[in-house]
Amino acid sequence: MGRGPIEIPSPEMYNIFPSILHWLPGPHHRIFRNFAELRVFISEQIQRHRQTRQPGEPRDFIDCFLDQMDQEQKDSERHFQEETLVMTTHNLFFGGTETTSNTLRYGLLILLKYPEVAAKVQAELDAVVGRMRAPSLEDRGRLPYTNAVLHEIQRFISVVPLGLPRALTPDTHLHGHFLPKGTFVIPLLVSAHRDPTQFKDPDSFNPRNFLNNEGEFQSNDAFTPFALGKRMCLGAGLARSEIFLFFTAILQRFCLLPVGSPTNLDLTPQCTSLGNMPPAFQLRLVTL
Ligand code: HEM
Repeated sequence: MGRGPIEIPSPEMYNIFPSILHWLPGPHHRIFRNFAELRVFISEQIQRHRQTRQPGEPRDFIDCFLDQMDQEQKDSERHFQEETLVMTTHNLFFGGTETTSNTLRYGLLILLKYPEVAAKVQAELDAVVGRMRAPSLEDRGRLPYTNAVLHEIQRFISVVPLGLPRALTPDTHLHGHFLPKGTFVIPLLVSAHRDPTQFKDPDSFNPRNFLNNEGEFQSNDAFTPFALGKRMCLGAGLARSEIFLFFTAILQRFCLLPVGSPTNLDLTPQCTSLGNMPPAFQLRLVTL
């Protein structure tokens, strides 16, 4: 058999045949081992919190959850249980690390490929923030070009191309199709980001997608890297702040230089299913 999907199982294969893949040998077992290790780590942290907490005086998410568990102790239909605490803590770790770090790595690669964009961001940072202090979140509104570049990076890479699976609560009609209650729906966020009716030349990287003719920042309803609605990304605000602060802090102080010619840099993602990851690349940072 060649290098087909059975030999190198992809996330799609796992979605379709979850139990079979547990039995097949292959590199995909590493993710299960890593998950099990993370689970042990989280259980140990919960134990440590139990030993050191003051009920009613939460220090963090785990303490808040334990407080809620105490309050629900006598409730026969309680939702705040140990297993839920382990998994929600796990989700915060998992959802909050790879997503943001992949966006940063991908963004740096894009700026290597388009040095003229990086130079314009640096000129704006120099004019608005200067070099005597670090950029802060209050500066975001005064940095329209930088803000547009960061939005365009998120649109262009669609680091999470699909939203999480959701189930319909009522029967629904959508564009002439009947979808009964309970139907699983997986929104294709990437399709909104590459919609030519919403973005000019959507397969190219162009910060003008988020600027009006006067050079002011302009949002777009089709920009949905964090999905939409009540269950949209819980960490969207934190992620946006992290992305802004990391990029601006780096670009304020360093010039990004590729190893080799920028024209040879390939922006094709390494994995397109659960997450778009940038290909491996080398980067030189030279003090400005
Ligand atoms: C660039 C960074 C990030 C991106 C692109 C991103 C994207 C997403 C997307 C698309 C969803 C699915 C929402 C849906 O289908 O309705 C999601 C869910 C979620 N994200 Fe993020 N995320 C990012 C960073 C973070 C961070 C920093 C955290 C937490 C510290 C986080 C925590 C979560 C959680 C807990 C959910 C599940 C929400 C729920 O089901 O109610 N994410 N994220």
